[in-house]
Amino acid sequence: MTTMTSPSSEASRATATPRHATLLAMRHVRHVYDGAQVAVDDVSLTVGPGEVVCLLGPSGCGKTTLLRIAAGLEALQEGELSLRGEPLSVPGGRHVPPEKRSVGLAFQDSALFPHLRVLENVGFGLESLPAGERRERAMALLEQLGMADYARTYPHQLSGGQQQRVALARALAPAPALMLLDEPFSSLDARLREQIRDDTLHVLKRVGAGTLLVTHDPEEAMFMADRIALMHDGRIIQMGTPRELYCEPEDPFVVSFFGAVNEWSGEVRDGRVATPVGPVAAPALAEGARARVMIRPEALRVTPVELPDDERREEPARRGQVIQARLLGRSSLVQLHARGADGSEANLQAQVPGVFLPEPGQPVALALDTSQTFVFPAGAGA
Ligand SMILES: Nc1ncnc2c1ncn2[C@@H]1O[C@H](COP(=O)(O)OP(=O)(O)OP(=O)(O)O)[C@@H](O)[C@H]1O
Repeated sequence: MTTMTSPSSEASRATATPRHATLLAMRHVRHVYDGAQVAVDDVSLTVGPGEVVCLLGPSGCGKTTLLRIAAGLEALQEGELSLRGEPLSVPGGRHVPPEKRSVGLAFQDSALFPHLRVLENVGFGLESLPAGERRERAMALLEQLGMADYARTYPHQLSGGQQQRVALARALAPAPALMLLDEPFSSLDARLREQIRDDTLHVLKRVGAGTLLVTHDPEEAMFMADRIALMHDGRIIQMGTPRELYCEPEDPFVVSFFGAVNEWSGEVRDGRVATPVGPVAAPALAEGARARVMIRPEALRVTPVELPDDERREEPARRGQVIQARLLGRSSLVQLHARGADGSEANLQAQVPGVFLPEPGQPVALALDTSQTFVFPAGAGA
């Protein structure tokens, strides 16, 4: 579905945005369906002018509900919601309807008007502009999204990906202050998705629209977002830049949401936790505390060694043996059996850039990139 609001000129937006460092603000928003199903629970977030914020999380965590509240498609039950400092909705009170919010919406199932050609679809929300200007603006957006050649085509003659581009152009046409995008690329195949999200990001940044984008795909969020809000069970578990979430996760859920990890639990001894690939520092945990260690597959450095040399030179704590290796494309996934100095044994996975396919049984030396190794108190997390 795509909804448009009355056009606001680029000039008026340019003068309006500097007065408010925050474009969209949601504070302590809570939403309950049917009086029982808590979909959003005490969520606060902001989107700045020109900023792309991704709502990321597993199915059912409340992303779409939050987006629909921002759009005005769902009433605000509890909390605060404002655009450029002006309340959009007051629980049980004033509610600015979607078409008056200066927001552009593009949802996964965005339907174009079947009886209108592509150019007319994109120009639909610009009826207040003179025909020439409307046409010019719609064409400019179609060009930016690589769809200018289809201006006179009807929607049913377009592929799904082409229709999504047109839907995005239509949502962007009135130059909304805020774009709300719900899984806009999810029905596309992998290569087309990459292309369209790249084009979309360029257009969003060029027009300077603040954007709240829903996705369940961590890679998409990393690519698109200036900041990511990672959600679980209606709550934001962590909000920050892609680098902060990936490199400074505050919760085990954040680590595991970005991909499979090797995990161990153990006790803190002398400020460290023993693992089959060597001790890991646990400075934030008390001596004797139970700890959960999470090691990303790319944190393991794997070097084939000759067994006799290895036995003489390598620390036994850093030894392993290849079970099998698989080429994933840009990287290789190596399944290993590791044996710790304390006699502990474990199977683990290493992800190595490029083609790295050691034979099963190959002895290897293992080193650990501690920047991709995380320690949490046992039992912590969402
Ligand atoms: N109209 C509704 N009536 C009742 N419950 C609903 C309704 N819409 C959503 N829910 C429930 O609210 C919770 C959050 O749903 P929501 O669609 O916001 O999650 P989501 O993160 O967007 O999920 P997905 O990625 O699958 O779209 C879910 O448990 C869902 O079943």
